[in-house]
Amino acid sequence: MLELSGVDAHYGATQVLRGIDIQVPVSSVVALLGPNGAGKTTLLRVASGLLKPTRGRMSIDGVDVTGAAPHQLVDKGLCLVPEGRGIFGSLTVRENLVLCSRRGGEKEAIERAVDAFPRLGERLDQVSRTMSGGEQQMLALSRAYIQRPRFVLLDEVSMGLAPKIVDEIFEFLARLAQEGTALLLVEQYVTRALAAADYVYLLNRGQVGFAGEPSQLDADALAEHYVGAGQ
Ligand SMILES: Nc1ncnc2c1ncn2[C@@H]1O[C@H](COP(=O)(O)OP(=O)(O)OP(=O)(O)O)[C@@H](O)[C@H]1O
Repeated sequence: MLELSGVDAHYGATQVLRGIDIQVPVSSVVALLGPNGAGKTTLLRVASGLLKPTRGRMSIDGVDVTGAAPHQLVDKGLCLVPEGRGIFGSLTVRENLVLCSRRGGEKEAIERAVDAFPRLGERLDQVSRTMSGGEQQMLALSRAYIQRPRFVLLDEVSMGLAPKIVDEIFEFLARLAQEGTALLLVEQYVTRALAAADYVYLLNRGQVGFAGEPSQLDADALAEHYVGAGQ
């Protein structure tokens, strides 16, 4: 389990997260929702070690990892798929996959990626920035997948993609969770996130405003969190 307790985070003097308590159990899909500027991306940055919390604690399976560097968290099985995807646009699909595979494991890594998203198999030698947005997102997800992570943090994976592609991506995420990976999903597409999630946190102005199962969150409560955010 990945756990953040009592986490505060700042950018300079500005406090962005306040007393965040979040748990991401193994094999679960946890959705992190909330209006623009609520602090969702910042929370993923803290959880992946890119931003140090100013207060609070983070642990993986009960082991304290507060303040650990990103590569140390990667070693512990954590993987971030950032907004904007984090792929190397000037490299081919194959090169992008090889770069995140183990030495000697390149062939297996490519096979695993193509198994997850067959259409990548038709595009292995294509320069990745020339692919469609959906294909680039598939490449980003398969880069995470071939590393067999235990926890995947996903920032807005459905952003700007056609509904059919989003379906395919959410099917893949469900499969990832079934295989035992825990997912922390930041998503603007609320309905889809709620359909996929076992547990939901709603962030509002840097605080957790709601934590519970999707079925506990009715339309009124959702509207209150989004509209009441004072944007
Ligand atoms: N590098 C930064 N320096 C200073 N302030 C920042 C920085 N990054 C984000 N912020 C501020 O922190 C707050 C939270 O931003 P964050 O990106 O975490 O929100 P979010 O919930 O992910 O929003 P969105 O849904 O719009 O992506 C915002 O007020 C934002 O302006």
